[in-house]
Amino acid sequence: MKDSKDKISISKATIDRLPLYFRTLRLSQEESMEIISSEELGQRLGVTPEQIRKDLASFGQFGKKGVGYYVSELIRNIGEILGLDYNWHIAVVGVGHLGWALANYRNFDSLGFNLVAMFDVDPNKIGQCIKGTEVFHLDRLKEVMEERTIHIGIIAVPEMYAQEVADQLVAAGVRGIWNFAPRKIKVPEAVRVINEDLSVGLSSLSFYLARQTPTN
Ligand SMILES: NC(=O)c1ccc[n+]([C@@H]2O[C@H](COP(=O)([O-])OP(=O)(O)OC[C@H]3O[C@@H](n4cnc5c(N)ncnc54)[C@H](O)[C@@H]3O)[C@@H](O)[C@H]2O)c1
Repeated sequence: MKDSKDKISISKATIDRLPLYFRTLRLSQEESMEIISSEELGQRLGVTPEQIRKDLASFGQFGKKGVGYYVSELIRNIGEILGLDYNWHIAVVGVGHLGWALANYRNFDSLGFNLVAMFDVDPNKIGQCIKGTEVFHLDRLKEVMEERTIHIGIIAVPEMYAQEVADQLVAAGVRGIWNFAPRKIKVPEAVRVINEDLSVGLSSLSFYLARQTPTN
């Protein structure tokens, strides 16, 4: 396998498809599949086999011609490419409707994401626990983040506080931010931000539905 962690020339579209391959392979493994062809993987994902072969070839030589991919080996390889072999420490800031749901989401653990702290400003929430992880007051963010070596911060606070929370996360040494607030945040170049805007997905769906002949 090429040293994919240092590669920056791979297209975003390829990188965005890798988690889909990873998830589908894990489901295939649950179905006791040991080998999968690019045709079968493609069918399950709605991606052409050529695209899958091309995407994977960006990272190295996987699978055997005429046989297919060994499912567990490919899961391990893609997991390494995605950095999922690392034990990431994550923190949620804003334990409201969304923050609470994210903190309760069990699949993060199985991907190697460890929720190690949560932060809020609401006195009623401080000291509460989700799956054994405590909610701290925002004032303690830097101290707790440094003590627990938190790599990723999830922003789930109201929009108007998103930037100040981002600044605090950056000052505490966070390496990546998953921002759910519908506001672009500014961070130094070294910090990666993924903005998650659920309304974008819904609006795209609306675009397609609006062009279909109504059925009722
Ligand atoms: N609820 C959803 O389905 C959803 C979906 C997509 C995006 N979002 C976005 O996620 C964010 C949170 O949404 P929500 O519905 O969970 O809101 P919410 O009001 O239920 O929760 C917000 C939480 O943030 C806390 N908070 C406020 N200021 C804070 C600060 N400075 N530091 C730390 N905590 C602070 C509040 O005490 C509260 O617990 C919003 O920006 C919203 O637009 C929500």
